[in-house]
Amino acid sequence: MHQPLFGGWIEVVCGPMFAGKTEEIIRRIRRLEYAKKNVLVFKPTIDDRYSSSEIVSHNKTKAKSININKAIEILDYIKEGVDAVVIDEAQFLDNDVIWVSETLADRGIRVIIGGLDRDFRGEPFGPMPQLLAIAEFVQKLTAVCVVTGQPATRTQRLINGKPASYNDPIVLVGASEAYEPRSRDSHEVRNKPKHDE
Ligand SMILES: Nc1ncnc2c1ncn2[C@@H]1O[C@H](COP(=O)(O)OP(=O)(O)O)[C@@H](O)[C@H]1O
Ligand SMILES: Cc1cn([C@H]2C[C@H](O)[C@@H](COP(=O)(O)O)O2)c(=O)[nH]c1=O
Ligand SMILES: [Zn+2]
Repeated sequence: MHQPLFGGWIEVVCGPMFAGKTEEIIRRIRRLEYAKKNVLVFKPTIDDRYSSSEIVSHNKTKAKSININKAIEILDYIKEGVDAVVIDEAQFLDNDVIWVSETLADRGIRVIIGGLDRDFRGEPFGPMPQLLAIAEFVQKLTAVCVVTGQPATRTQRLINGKPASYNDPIVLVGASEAYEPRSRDSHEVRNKPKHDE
């Protein structure tokens, strides 16, 4: 595999839905392209929301991507001369994405990861906590809360207009028909267990 002169690293862009994670990742991809770098973009197959062959932001900026079902599949695409690997919607991937990212960065590749830090319950989502821990660089973005107008750090899931229940399935691919960005004080989860005092 590619042995570059300079070290690689891991960057994570996280935050709630509508915070601009995908836009920010596409901005980084474009800059790498201007620099004539060889970039590979991946997303989990489950994310077929706007396109099955592109990462697409809520305001429809897009970049070509490769679908993967498991993180380890990324390694099949790594050939001599790959400069950067981008993974969007990393919250949906298995925990292998952690060592795969480390392996790529150790081999001199810039790894750019986008994903939700929290699920609709407000709890850490999939491999994101570990990815945040191992990353050299982290950008936590916020959206605008549709209730308070304050920075939104959480994602509200609404089912038939009502807050989803804590026990609902964690994975539900969707956009504004089921989700909206909310600040801490306006985020609601039905049946959420209370912590002991
Ligand atoms: N309440 C909101 N706050 C911020 N952006 C919003 C909001 N509702 C819709 N948007 C749109 O979402 C875009 C960000 O989309 P995207 O990059 O796909 O976000 P993410 O990947 O974090 O879900 C914004 O540029 C804006 O056009
Ligand atoms: C909060 C939450 C979200 N999802 C899904 C919904 C979307 O398909 C993606 C997030 O996409 P974005 O680029 O961040 O807008 O994740 C989910 O399955 N479960 C959740 O709890
Ligand atoms: Zn996104």
